[in-house]
Amino acid sequence: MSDSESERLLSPSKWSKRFDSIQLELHYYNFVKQVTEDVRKTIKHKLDVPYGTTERTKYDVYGTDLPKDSPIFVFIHGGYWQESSKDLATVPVPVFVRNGIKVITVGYDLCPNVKIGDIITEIKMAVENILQFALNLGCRNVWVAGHSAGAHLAVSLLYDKQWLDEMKKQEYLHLLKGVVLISGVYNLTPLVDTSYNTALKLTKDEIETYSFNAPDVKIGVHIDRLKTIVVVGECDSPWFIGQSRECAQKLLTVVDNIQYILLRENVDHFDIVEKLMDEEFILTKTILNSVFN
Ligand SMILES: N[C@@H](CC(=O)c1ccccc1NC=O)C(=O)O
Repeated sequence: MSDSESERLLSPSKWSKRFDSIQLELHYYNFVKQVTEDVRKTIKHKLDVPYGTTERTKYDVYGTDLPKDSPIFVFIHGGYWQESSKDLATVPVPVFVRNGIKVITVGYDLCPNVKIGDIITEIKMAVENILQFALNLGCRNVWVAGHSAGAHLAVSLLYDKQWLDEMKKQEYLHLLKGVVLISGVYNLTPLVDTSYNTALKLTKDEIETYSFNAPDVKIGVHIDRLKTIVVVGECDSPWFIGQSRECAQKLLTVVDNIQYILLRENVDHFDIVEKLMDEEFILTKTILNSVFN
């Protein structure tokens, strides 16, 4: 595969039917920025709860006026571990809060300032902190979702036996009821042939350790009753679609309840998130239904 082919397959903005690549990224970032502006004017929230020691290891909680034991939906943003932020990850907030679910958007450090392994450690800290927060509130229904690179970070939790054992020991694990993996990247190998690797500087070891759909990836522990949703849009690149399918197959080794959805109607890598503003969007309905059933 030539460099330009890898670059194209790994650049979701080049596969949308809505705009060209540059316009689409501009549109997406304007859209999510506007949502955050509106959400922070209209929905009760608490910003910048620290879970680590750095500027970016903070999370925001939306729907702070909902009952203490309301379900919590944690959202981890994407951007190839090197762009975007929690401040651009509020799209699920309006519909989810309206339906009685608090939303937490997680910030994390970005490459090249840190390595992918450091980000995974941060996400584990964040989720542990959030599970403790949930337990204190009497909430027993926590969901963790991620988009794109954020889905990679979310799934990394499910293959980490040591972390899962620790969460079990602390009596947190049973609070985690579901995981939603939206248009994820799960195999890091082809990234080395793309411009994304300038910031990531992936080593062979990192690729092996953090590629979660490789057939020989260490099998995690079985997580009883955890629901998982793996979803991708038909206008994502064929590489991304293949990634999700492989991820779903691989996940069957650690969870019982898995739903794989290929969204039709020209859904692409970006409006798969934008449409979470729409209560009638099939993914919104699927998540809401799964959280409450
Ligand atoms: N330059 C990339 C941008 C990208 O992949 C992206 C942007 C925002 C949120 C998620 C993304 N993808 C993976 O994490 C593209 O061409 O689509």
